[in-house]
Amino acid sequence: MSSLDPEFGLSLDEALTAVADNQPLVNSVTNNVTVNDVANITLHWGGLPVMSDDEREVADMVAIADGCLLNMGTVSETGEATMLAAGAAAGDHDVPLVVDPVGVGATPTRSRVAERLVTELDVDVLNGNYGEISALVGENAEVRGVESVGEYAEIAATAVECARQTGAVVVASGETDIVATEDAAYEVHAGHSMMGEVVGTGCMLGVTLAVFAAAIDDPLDAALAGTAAYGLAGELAADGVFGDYHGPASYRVSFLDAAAGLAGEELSDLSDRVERIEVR
Ligand SMILES: Nc1ncnc2c1ncn2[C@@H]1O[C@H](COP(=O)(O)OP(=O)(O)O)[C@@H](O)[C@H]1O
Ligand SMILES: Cc1ncsc1CCOP(=O)(O)O
Ligand SMILES: [Mg+2]
Repeated sequence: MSSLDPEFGLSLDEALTAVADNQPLVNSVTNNVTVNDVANITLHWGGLPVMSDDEREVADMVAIADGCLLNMGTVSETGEATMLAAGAAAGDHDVPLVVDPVGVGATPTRSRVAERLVTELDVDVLNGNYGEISALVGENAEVRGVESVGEYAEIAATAVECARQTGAVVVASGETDIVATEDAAYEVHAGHSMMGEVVGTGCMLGVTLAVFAAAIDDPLDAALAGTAAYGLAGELAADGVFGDYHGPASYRVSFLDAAAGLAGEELSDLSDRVERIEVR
């Protein structure tokens, strides 16, 4: 058992086992840039992917799902309505909901859509890069397209503020991932710089959080374990454990293989990777 926090309820191995045992069906309403990677990593963790994104059907699919991801990477007008319908169905059926407000702050449209998602829906976990999370709470942020640019020295406090404003567990991704609730913040020390060289690693983190939240009751436990597992997969891939790579394209393949094979590896205890930090 992790010595992390009294209320912290499970080890990394227990989290991976819960996913494999539950084989959660996760519906992703997501962007057309990384949709195939999002589907595949859902399967690699032990979940079942479905990408139902038509307004005529999505509420019925979410009703029978165990988890739901809304990723606004290429949000269209119909996509906005579909995400809201999917999120409302998740609330109606107590299906854990993860939102990735991709590119929020880059354009007024993205900021408006993101605001609707986090205010009109009951979001369990919110994941974005440092710039996106900062933009969401109205702080200075530079999001160029969908990439976070600039320095965010106070990102932990920003993530806590975001959790307070939205009621969600917030995962602010970057060189060091921050997981925050309205009254606690953790640094997750796992990952590798190669992950920042691949388009889709934020999107795949979002669906990873949806898979873990679908299999683990407490959203904070799910977010900490999912974020740590994800980073460890990134590290093992970078260490060549899942094959040599010669650049970001071949690294991406090793990373996907690492997610699929992580449960078979000797893993460090969560308390070695997750550190509670004080936030003013
Ligand atoms: N320099 C880095 N060092 C370690 N991990 C990183 C680095 N950059 C990104 N990551 C990891 O890659 C994943 C995606 O993060 P990020 O690039 O911030 O998201 P996005 O792709 O949405 O901008 C996260 O798990 C994050 O921890
Ligand atoms: C490049 C791009 N444009 C719209 S969605 C998308 C993919 C974003 O993926 P990630 O957030 O994982 O970098
Ligand atoms: Mg992203």
